[in-house]
Order: sequence, then structure tokens, then C-alpha cells
Amino acid sequence: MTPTNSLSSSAERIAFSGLRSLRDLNLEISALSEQIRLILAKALAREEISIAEGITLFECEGADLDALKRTASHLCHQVHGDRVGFVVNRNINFTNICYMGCKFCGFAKRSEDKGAEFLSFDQVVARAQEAWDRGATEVCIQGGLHPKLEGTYYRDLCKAIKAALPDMHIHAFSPYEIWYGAAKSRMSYHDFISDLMEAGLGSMPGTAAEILDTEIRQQLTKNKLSTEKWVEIIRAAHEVGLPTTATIMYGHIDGPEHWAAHLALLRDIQKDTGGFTELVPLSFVHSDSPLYTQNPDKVRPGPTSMEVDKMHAVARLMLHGWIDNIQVSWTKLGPDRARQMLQAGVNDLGGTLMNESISRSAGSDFGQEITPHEMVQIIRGAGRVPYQRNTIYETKACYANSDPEEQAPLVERSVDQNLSFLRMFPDVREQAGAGERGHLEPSQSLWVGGRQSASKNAANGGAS
Ligand SMILES: O=c1nc2n(C[C@H](O)[C@H](O)[C@H](O)CO)c3cc(O)ccc3cc-2c(=O)[nH]1
Ligand SMILES: C[C@H]1O[C@@H](n2cnc3c(N)ncnc32)[C@H](O)[C@@H]1O
Ligand code: MET
Ligand code: SF4
Repeated sequence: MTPTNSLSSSAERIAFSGLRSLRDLNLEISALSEQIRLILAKALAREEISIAEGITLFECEGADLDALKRTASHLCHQVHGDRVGFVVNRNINFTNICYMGCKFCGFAKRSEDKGAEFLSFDQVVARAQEAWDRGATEVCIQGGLHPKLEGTYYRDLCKAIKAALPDMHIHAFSPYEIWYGAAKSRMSYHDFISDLMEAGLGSMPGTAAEILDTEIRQQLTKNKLSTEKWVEIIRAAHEVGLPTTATIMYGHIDGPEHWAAHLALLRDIQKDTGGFTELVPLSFVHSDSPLYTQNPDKVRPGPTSMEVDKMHAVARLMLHGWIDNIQVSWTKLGPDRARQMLQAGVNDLGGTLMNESISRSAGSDFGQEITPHEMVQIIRGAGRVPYQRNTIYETKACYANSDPEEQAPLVERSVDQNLSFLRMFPDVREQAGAGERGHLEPSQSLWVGGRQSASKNAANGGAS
């Protein structure tokens, strides 16, 4: 198919995507406040950004913030060139029945509540099969901590999916679910996770992280997994060879000091294990979240727009060379803000999802699915070259010169969730010879068993 919504030349795409040459960037930086100038110069020299410096970056504004975003974009291009990825996947929440009482959560229900759900294995497998038939490479599976779940449930669910779909990647079970399953099975985390891997688990979402700070966690929920346990479970997963993502849920009762410390903690873990594939910042969705509705005076209604920019940009700077994939969550921000983040250090749009419920039940209104064809247009709308990847960042298809098949979304959209959001993107013209910069060979992954290729690309000069 002929590509739609694209730019005519590489130079045009670079200018449009907000990227500056190193010379221009250095010039711009020389005009900034002394403090920010020194930190950005350090980042460009690949020196480590400390927690204190991270806090300073989180507090910057105006020209300083513009330069921070451009520095993040520059580092992103050093690693990834023009490419921005997405995964074709389906989110399957096998149950929303949960009594853990996390205050930020709008998803959990009691078993007698209207809308309470507990899918059978057959139903989960049927959803996975339907996803496979629509081209999904991954199912992302998480659920409530249902009181009647056996410890063996998680393993048996993986086996049931793999029996029907041996090549489907299972990205499943948050550290909180691992804690629950391991406790019910009276097994160590290492043994419990190894058992899940034998049953077909391919990777784990690094959710349940929220803010990795004891005081904040106690206010978000008294019972939830401690910071220490989250770290222990993530380390155990990495040690037995299971990759995980990393997340941060921000914009509620937290602030810059928590964010910088959280990112530094993830970086420390990565230095030891290399097991994180990506960071996914999750903006707090407030409107149907008890945390906010019960305390609107004390809890913020999600991060400000500036904080969203800063989170993605500072994460790029603090994690550079360690966690080089920064994913924006379109379910939290919507397609247009997600597109803008591609100019603040982000190189990934995450999953097409097909069924989103966690954000929707907390009040987000960005729908359940963005189809591959739409993902490609959003990415081109930021002057970047789209590619489909699998969960561990291997290229499945590059859309420099073609488009994926158009597909109707799995769940019909309401009128306000139709494709009209794509019209807000700039009118960009057909492109010839797109994608000559920054391309990887199809088999090359930016996450190869914990060793990322950032330093190699940077050593080659990166984007100029
Ligand atoms: O439907 C959802 N899927 C979520 N997913 C799935 C995600 O969008 C993608 O499937 C993968 O991260 C793609 O690599 C997550 C996966 C993670 O590893 C970490 C966080 C999330 C968060 C969500 C979420 O809020 N809603
Ligand atoms: C599965 C993950 O989804 C995230 N999550 C749950 N509820 C919300 C919300 N209201 N806003 C943003 N993220 C949320 C949490 O980080 C959880 O661990
Ligand atoms: N219940 C699990 C957790 O909190 C996963 C889904 S949360 C909506 O980690
Ligand atoms: S966040 Fe997860 S564990 Fe907490 S209440 Fe919601 S579903 Fe349950």
C-alpha cells in the first residue's frame, strides 16, 4: 500500500521532529540557566545524572524545559534514529474482582458488584485466538487478586494459551500477582517465576510499581506490595531470565524528589540485571479514581502537561545507556499527546491493546484500541518512521514505504472515539526514500538479553 501522512525528505523529517544538530543544541544550551546548562551538557557527554540533578530538571521551566526536551530527543535519536515502534497486542484482564483496595484503582470490583467479571480459561484462550487472527504477537494479561484464585492458576492459564497458540508471546502478571501466586503456592519467587516460564510466560509487566517510596505507597494503599518486595520480585524475574518492563504512576500525591529517586532505583537494578526492556510512565487517571474523588483537595488530578513532558524527557536522560526504550502510554494521554511525546525523548507507542480497561475504568476516555494503521499515521505525524516490533524489540515490519492493512477496531468505537483524532495531525506529504537513517536489520533488537546497543550506536556518532 502507498504510505499516507508522511514527509518528503529525511532533512524535513528531522526538522519537523524537533531534532537539532549537536552544534545547534550546544548553542541553545549555552543560553540557558547555569544549573540546567551543566546538567544537559553532562547528559550529552553520557555522564550519569544524579538524583539531585534529576530533581532540578523536574523543576525547570520555559527555555530550560524546551532545551531539556530537545536534549532528550537528541539522545533518543542517537539510539533509535528516526524509528518509533509499536506492538500489535491484546490486553486481557481475566478478572476485575479484587479486595486489595488500592485507592488509585477504578478497575477493581467486589464479586457481587455489577460488571464483576471472571473469565474462564476458554474465554481467555478465545480472546487470544481472536487477537492472533488479527495479527497480534502478544497478549498482555493482568487481573485482580481474586480471593478464590489458586496459586496454580497463573501457570495453568499460560499453559492453556500456549496449547492453542504456541507462538503467542505472553506478557503477563504484575509483581503483585507474582507475590500473590507465590504466597498461595508457598514457593520462592525464583521457583514460582521459573515455573511460569516453563508454562510459557515470556515477560512480565513492571506494573504495581506506582511510586517506589514507602511513605507514598502507604497513602496509595496500606496493603500493596512494599517497595522492597517489588524490587525483590523484579530482580528474581531478571535473575531467572525473564525480562520485565518498568513503570512509574505519577501525578497524584507525589513530586520531583520521588520521581528522580524512582528512576535512579530502576537504573540501579538495570545495572545489575539488564532485565528491563523499557520504561512506561503512567500518568495518573483521576476522574473515577477513589484516591482523587474521596480527597479532591489533597490529591492532584493527574500530572500537568509540563510534568508529562518532563517525565518522559528526564527518564530519557537519567536512563540513557541503561533503559533505552521509553514508551508513552496512549491510553493515559490520548493519541495526540502521545504523538507530541515522540518529540520529548520517546521511541515507542506501546500496544494496540484491542481491549483497554484499567485506564478506562479510572475515567480515561481514549478508547480501547489504536489499530496498526492508525499507529503508523500517528508516528508519521511526528516526522518519524514507524515499525512494528515484538515484545523484546525485534522488528516485525518496517513501514517506511508502506502502510499496514486497514482494520476495523475489535470493539466498535463511540462517535467521539472514531478516527477523527487523526485529522488533527499536520498535513504532511508523501515521502520518497523514507527511513534511510537509523534503521536496524530486521533481526537486530534494541533489547538483547539485557545488553542494549545504545553505546554502540552512540560511539558511531549517533544523529548529527
Ligand atoms: O491496557 C493496558 N495495557 C497496559 N499495558 C500493556 C502495554 O500497553 C503493552 O502491551 C506493552 O507494554 C507493549 O510492550 C502495560 C504493559 C506494561 O508492561 C506496563 C504497563 C502497562 C499498562 C497498561 C494499561 O494501563 N492498560
Ligand atoms: C496495572 C497498573 O495500572 C496502573 N493504574 C491503575 N490505576 C491507575 C490510574 N487510575 N491511573 C493511572 N494508572 C493506573 C497502576 O500502575 C497499576 O499497577
Ligand atoms: N492487580 C494487579 C496489580 O495491582 C494487576 C492489575 S491492577 C489493575 O498489580
Ligand atoms: S491495582 Fe490491582 S491489586 Fe490494587 S485494587 Fe486494583 S486490581 Fe486490585
